[in-house]
Amino acid sequence: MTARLTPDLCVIGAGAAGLSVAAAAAGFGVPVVLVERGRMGGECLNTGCVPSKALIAAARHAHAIAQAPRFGVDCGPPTVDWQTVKAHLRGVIDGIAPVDSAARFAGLGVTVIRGTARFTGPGTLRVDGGPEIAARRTVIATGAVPAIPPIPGLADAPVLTSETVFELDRLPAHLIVIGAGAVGLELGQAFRRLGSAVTLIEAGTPLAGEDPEMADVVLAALRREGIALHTGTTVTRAERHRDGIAVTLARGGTPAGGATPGHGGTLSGSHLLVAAGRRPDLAALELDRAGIAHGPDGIVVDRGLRTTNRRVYAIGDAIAGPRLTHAASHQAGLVVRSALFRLPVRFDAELIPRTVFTDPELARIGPTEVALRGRGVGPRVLRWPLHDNDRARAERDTSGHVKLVTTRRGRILGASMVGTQAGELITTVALAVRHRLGVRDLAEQVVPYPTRGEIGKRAAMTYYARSLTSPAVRRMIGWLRRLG
Ligand SMILES: Cc1cc2nc3c(=O)[nH]c(=O)nc-3n(C[C@H](O)[C@H](O)[C@H](O)COP(=O)(O)OP(=O)(O)OC[C@H]3O[C@@H](n4cnc5c(N)ncnc54)[C@H](O)[C@@H]3O)c2cc1C
Ligand SMILES: NC(=O)c1ccc[n+]([C@@H]2O[C@H](COP(=O)([O-])OP(=O)(O)OC[C@H]3O[C@@H](n4cnc5c(N)ncnc54)[C@H](O)[C@@H]3O)[C@@H](O)[C@H]2O)c1
Repeated sequence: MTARLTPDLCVIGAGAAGLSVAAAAAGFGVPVVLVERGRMGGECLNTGCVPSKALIAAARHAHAIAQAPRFGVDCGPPTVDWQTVKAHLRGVIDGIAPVDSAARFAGLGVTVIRGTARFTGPGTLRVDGGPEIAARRTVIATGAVPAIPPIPGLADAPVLTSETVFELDRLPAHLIVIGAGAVGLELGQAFRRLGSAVTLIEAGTPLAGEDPEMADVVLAALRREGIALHTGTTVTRAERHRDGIAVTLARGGTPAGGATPGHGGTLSGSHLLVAAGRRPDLAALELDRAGIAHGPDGIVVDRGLRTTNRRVYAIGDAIAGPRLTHAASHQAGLVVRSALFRLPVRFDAELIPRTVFTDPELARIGPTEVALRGRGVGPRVLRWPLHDNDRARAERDTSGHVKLVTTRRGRILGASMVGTQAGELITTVALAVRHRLGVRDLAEQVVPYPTRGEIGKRAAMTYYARSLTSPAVRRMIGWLRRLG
């Protein structure tokens, strides 16, 4: 291997963020070096979005079978073969893996180097045992790892994280989950539907950044399915137990409205999953040698995603902000525009839609009503419930609603949706928010009947409800009637 490489672009990390930068830059014919120390595809493909959504799909089938008698279809209680579920997960990952593979990227003209990258100076880095790389621009896309809270005994206990839970030998009899964020809720519901008992322990409020009114719909659904949810509760000790693991609980903080109150005592389970957030793992990069500032929440970047070293960008889970695959690939596009075309770019986290893939799903774009009120903005709030949607009624699946937040003049600032396929439905509103459209644009859409997509339009139409009964409008109609 050459002792020194001088590409235009060096990308560290071949996850969603790094692969998107490398593919786009290579597409423009730019010399790119891509360094990856682990599996190509990073977290999303191997231990994140892909296996979790494949697991959720399996669980949805089990749930549908259990619900089928309501529709006059009965094939008995579902049985779950965990090894076949795992084979399904593996099959989905293997099907997508070629798109993220070193072979594909080599074919695109990217030089892929396997190993750990570390900076040796402001403009240079080295891959262990490999060449020195002096790139015109560098993009750090090194992701994050599961955060393990400093709970006494946890380090010595058999703990699962998102990196290991999909490899379990058997379905957990009782899965205890620390953390009721996206990972805890999605995986908790999936394992419950596949037959495990599930207990979620949340120190604060589940889905804290979401609209509480929407989050409550999700949490109520999970409880109805038999998940035990302890909020405002912390784990003070964890230890190996004869048949699994035991945790000591303590009240801490205030339980969220409607939640089971936090309680003390101990709880035993067959498995313990830690889903308490993620933290960037930056030690190996030796960022200080390159003058790149960083903190506990990641590498410090400006709105254009540049680090404190102007020739180095950082994107994806390695920086603070929405830690989502589509946020990472959007940031990748911005960096390519900035690094290759020297165009000014600005990352706006509020334009990133997000979906929690529970059933019902919770999806959002833009700020919540609570966040807007906290900024002193008094938005108009427009709602439409799924129980007034004919498709949802036909499917006997009417839990949830849409909530649009607009300016007084009707410009759409954001939306939250809870219900089946909310993640699909949010895309229309995301387009509206991005292009600063108004309720009129949504209200004038022609939407196929019967679809759940009608709820966005119906919510937007409520903006005009008052004008239907306004005396001025009535007078105008009366006046026009006289014209014949
Ligand atoms: C269970 C779970 C489910 C999820 N579901 C969703 C979802 O449905 N939708 C969604 O949008 N997001 C989801 N996410 C989040 C999503 O997976 C991440 O936001 C995304 O994968 C981050 O991509 P990244 O490229 O920034 O980081 P990563 O994918 O972590 O890639 C970073 C890569 O850098 C490599 N690396 C690190 N340090 C070095 C070094 N010094 N030298 C060389 N290589 C290095 C690592 O090996 C890794 O491969 C989920 C996460 C989890 C855990
Ligand atoms: N659908 C999706 O887009 C999706 C799905 C899964 C994960 N993700 C991403 O992956 C990342 C990790 O997800 P996550 O759910 O692990 O993190 P998270 O930050 O979303 O949630 C972690 C939860 O754990 C709680 N917690 C932290 N320490 C605790 C402790 N000691 N005891 C009890 N509770 C504790 C927090 O209060 C929080 O509610 C997030 O950035 C998320 O956006 C996204």
